[in-house]
Amino acid sequence: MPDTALAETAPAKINLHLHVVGRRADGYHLLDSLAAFAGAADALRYRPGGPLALALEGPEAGALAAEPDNLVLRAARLLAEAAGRAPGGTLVLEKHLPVASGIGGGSADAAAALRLLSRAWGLGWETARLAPLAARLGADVPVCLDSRAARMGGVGERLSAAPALPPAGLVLANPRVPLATPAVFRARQEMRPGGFSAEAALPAAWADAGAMARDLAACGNDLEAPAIALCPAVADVLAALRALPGCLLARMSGSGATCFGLFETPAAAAGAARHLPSAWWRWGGGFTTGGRPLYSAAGEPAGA
Ligand SMILES: C[C@@](CO)(OP(=O)(O)O)[C@H](O)COP(=O)(O)OP(=O)(O)OC[C@H]1O[C@@H](n2ccc(N)nc2=O)[C@H](O)[C@@H]1O
Ligand SMILES: Nc1ncnc2c1ncn2[C@@H]1O[C@H](COP(=O)(O)OP(=O)(O)O)[C@@H](O)[C@H]1O
Repeated sequence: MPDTALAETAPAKINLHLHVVGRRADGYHLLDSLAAFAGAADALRYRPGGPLALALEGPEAGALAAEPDNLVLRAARLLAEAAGRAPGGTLVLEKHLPVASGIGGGSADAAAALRLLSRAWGLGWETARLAPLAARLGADVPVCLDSRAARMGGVGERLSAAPALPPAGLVLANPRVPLATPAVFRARQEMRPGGFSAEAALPAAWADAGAMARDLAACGNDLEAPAIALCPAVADVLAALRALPGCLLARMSGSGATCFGLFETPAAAAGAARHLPSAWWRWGGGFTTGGRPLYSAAGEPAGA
């Protein structure tokens, strides 16, 4: 049994909508996005002793074998430097989330490393103290620190309250084509130079998945069309999700190529995911907050 004090989950981030609302002088894009977290996750463990090292395992580990500077190690070095200590110990990353796929797996791993090492090294640093380090590691890392649904502004670092999520299910599907985030932002710039969207209008809470899907349908993901131009398989994934019985809304997450479908309950989503092509990466379940399920498989509040 792993020592849970030395283990963390790194849940997938889903951008339920993503509007590009402007561009900074340095080229980074200003975003308005509702980010939520799924039950699909990587796992990170820590073994003290020895110099800093990373061991990779799990079904998606192969995609990272050639990665020269894993985000988990960058997070460890940055935290050690900020804390004025030497980095050390072995991080074991169990990789389940497809790499470069718009669900922030690397960002979630980096945030998990900050949380885990803050405990393991006896620093006890909370989110507020880790946030500036997170922002230096990537635009998506701050929201992954707490891994709870949040509205993202700025380039991703400005976080505010999200609408309360209803019992809803989520199918994730990826055609197994990696998409590099900078290439997708560049393609958007070429397709819509200077064209920006307004911020989305969202309520404080949704009573059910149907109401959530109706409001989200009035928003979009501004990176979806450029991602399809670079990777036409995204359109196939969206069509397959929309054809699943019970799918209320289908959209791409982040810069792709992973797409999500929204369902009434986690159980409905888990059942629907099995109908997608087995050559794709696919997952069905529910939303999580801080790594714990929000609702049971049948859609009852978790813990009720
Ligand atoms: C698009 C989003 C939406 O949540 O998700 P993913 O598709 O990566 O999951 C994020 O903004 C990605 O965040 P992250 O993957 O951490 O990006 P970073 O490493 O900071 O930046 C990678 C590159 O993406 C572009 N970039 C990123 C964020 C942003 N707000 N504007 C940008 O233009 C820049 O070209 C930057 O060099
Ligand atoms: N632990 C990690 N997991 C995934 N990608 C990583 C990791 N460390 C470094 N990377 C690099 O970060 C890039 C973006 O990864 P990822 O977070 O999976 O993309 P996205 O945010 O689009 O889902 C990858 O192409 C990879 O080169």
